[in-house]
Amino acid sequence: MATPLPFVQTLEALTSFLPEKLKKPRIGIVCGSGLSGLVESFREVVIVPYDKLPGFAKSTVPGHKSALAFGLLGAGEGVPVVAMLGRFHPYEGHTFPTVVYPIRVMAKLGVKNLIITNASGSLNPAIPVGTIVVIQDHLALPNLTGMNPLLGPPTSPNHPRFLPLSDAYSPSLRRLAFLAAHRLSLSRNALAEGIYAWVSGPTYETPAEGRLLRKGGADVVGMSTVPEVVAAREEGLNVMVMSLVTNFVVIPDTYRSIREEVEAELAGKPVELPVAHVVSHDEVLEVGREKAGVMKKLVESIVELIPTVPELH
Ligand SMILES: O=P(O)(O)O[C@@H]1C[C@H](O)[C@@H](CO)O1
Ligand code: HPA
Repeated sequence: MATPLPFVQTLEALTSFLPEKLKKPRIGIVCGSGLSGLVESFREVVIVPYDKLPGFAKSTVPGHKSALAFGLLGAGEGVPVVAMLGRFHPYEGHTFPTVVYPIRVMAKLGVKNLIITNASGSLNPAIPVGTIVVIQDHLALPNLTGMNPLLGPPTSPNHPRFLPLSDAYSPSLRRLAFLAAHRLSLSRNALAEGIYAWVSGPTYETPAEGRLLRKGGADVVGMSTVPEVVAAREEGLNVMVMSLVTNFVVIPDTYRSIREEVEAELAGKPVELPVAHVVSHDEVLEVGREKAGVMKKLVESIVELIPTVPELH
């Protein structure tokens, strides 16, 4: 029997920390690796550490804090929003109910629209490092092979047993990303559209794995987000995802042949060894820092635009 989730206690704790005007955020934001600086645009901020909230775990990944930030975002009076400064990944050892617990809490607070950000590796040569990819769809091998976040008894009797995901990424919200980019006079290349492959991590992909995902139609790959999207859709939220490309996944057309190198060496021919790029989380965080400003402006602009779209109310 699964342990019941402590929603009542979490909501009571939150109520005790928040002033009236921040108690009912309408928009939720998830800050990806190195992107917690999104909160710098918030006004009247209240930061609630995860360790003050029953049911919340601690994020153990560098570049992820462990707190919810409540505040007002955007011009004029501002829109009440809540942001996760740090997320939970299954590879940290967190269970799926824990990974998606903050999303379910956001839904219970009244959030209707969720903007998720993450860092990812590019599988598509036309999508360079630094691009922000507005996600159209996902390819989640774990979901198809027994690591689906909704395995087990439903969290609520109101949730459908069989959740459709053909419309997971809201066209209305995605539209706002491109309108916001236009408002901010970003170059056309700053934003792309594409498909996110979710892998469990914590290993980065081998070239063969990268090639498989690319052949399967994915443009970028990452280790988060999909469980959050699935839970958010189950909770009835509109979802959009912006993925910051922090590195290329190495997918060579051919492998270097060690046999040929040895044969050349034995024949006394000079051998030039290729220098392969090896991805690191430091590199991921560095690109996150470089692009945090653009991501922050985009999120703020999208938040300002959401109230103008009737179907997002
Ligand atoms: O939490 P996100 O998806 O933004 O972070 C990515 C995936 C891994 O957690 C980490 C790998 O560098 O960055
Ligand atoms: N692979 C998986 N997750 C990632 C990557 C990557 O190359 N870059 C950032 N997160």
